[in-house]
Amino acid sequence: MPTMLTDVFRGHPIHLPHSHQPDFTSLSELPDSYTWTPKDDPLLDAAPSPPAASENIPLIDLNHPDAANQIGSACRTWGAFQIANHGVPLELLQGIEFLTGSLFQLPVQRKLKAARSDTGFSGYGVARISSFFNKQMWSEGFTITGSPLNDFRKLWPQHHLKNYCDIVEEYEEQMQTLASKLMWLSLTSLGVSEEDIKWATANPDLNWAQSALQLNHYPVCPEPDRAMGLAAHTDSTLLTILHQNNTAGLQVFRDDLGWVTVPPVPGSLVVNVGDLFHILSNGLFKSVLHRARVNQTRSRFSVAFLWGPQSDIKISPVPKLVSLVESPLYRSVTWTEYLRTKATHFNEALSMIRNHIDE
Ligand SMILES: C=C1C[C@]23C[C@@]1(O)CC[C@H]2[C@@]12CCC[C@@](C)(C(=O)O1)[C@H]2[C@@H]3C(=O)O
Ligand SMILES: O=C(O)CCC(=O)C(=O)O
Ligand SMILES: [Fe+2]
Repeated sequence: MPTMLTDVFRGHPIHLPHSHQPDFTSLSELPDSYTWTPKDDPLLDAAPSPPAASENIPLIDLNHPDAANQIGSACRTWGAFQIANHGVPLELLQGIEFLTGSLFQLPVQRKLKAARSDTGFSGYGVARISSFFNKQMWSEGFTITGSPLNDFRKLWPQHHLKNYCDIVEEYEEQMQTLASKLMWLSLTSLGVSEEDIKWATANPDLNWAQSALQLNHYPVCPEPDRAMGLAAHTDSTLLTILHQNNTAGLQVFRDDLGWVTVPPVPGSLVVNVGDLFHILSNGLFKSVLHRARVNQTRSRFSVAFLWGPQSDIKISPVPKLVSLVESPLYRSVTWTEYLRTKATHFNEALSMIRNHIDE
């Protein structure tokens, strides 16, 4: 039996130093523990000079006949793109947004009843990456994998549960199908076919994949320019599909441009390449560094669908993408191994599994 995501941190506790949420609404000034300076994050103010405001991640119409190549190109240059005509019903996007809003609106004491434990995977808490930073992030999160029933029971009375669980399950199903489609479109653009990756059948059955949902809330902030919603990170996934409400905050990093804000486009979804897809593509696809900023007047919600392979699957560069004269850039790794490496080494995780070729 492969390790399920629920068991990834069992025996590998992640102790978060500031796991107590303040009541954000009661703070009219930014406390020092939430004030970020370039000392806390060297890329904090990285910006282009002069600003190249017109550059942005592409918005790709999945019905376009050239969608595969457009996606491939976005994965190579940005590691991120937005999609329209993705087939996920608008009511479902509205449903998951409503659920997310209702969850974070609950009193802190209620949310803490479903707090994520040090060895647990699901539940309420601060961002898992908090322990790598001296300052606290202006956000709260809720992680779900599989059925949310056990956690939702701690939050809501019986009569809400079926409706909320149905929304999550339907959302997970739709996202699975979409994620697989996107993976195959991008691989096709590299000339990689099902023959080349036996474990990742394009079959919609998808029992080789698993996923988590990360609900994020970034409350209104008295001094947004000095606060950080979610610090710069890459995702450990193959792909992440993000729904954001109609409030900007997500930014992606490009070496030549600095931080670029991803504008919310109603009804569209943001997709980003994660570390495992970077490995699989032998470094051709960029695992994009991203972060979330906060806002002085509008609270922001996002729902990240984090998608990867079952834990007995070893991910390594597709042989077709490795030149005959060179070794693969990375050694093979399972998602479980990678999540644990990431939990202890954070943004160094990728370089830790890189093959270093002796000269
Ligand atoms: C499957 C996972 C990816 C994730 C860690 C997690 O166990 C569940 C939450 C995910 C998330 C979301 C916010 C950013 C991130 C780096 C984090 O701390 O928790 C990602 C993790 C990841 O992709 O490594
Ligand atoms: O809220 C956002 O825009 C980003 C969320 C994110 O990066 C994550 O959950 O991994
Ligand atoms: Fe992320």
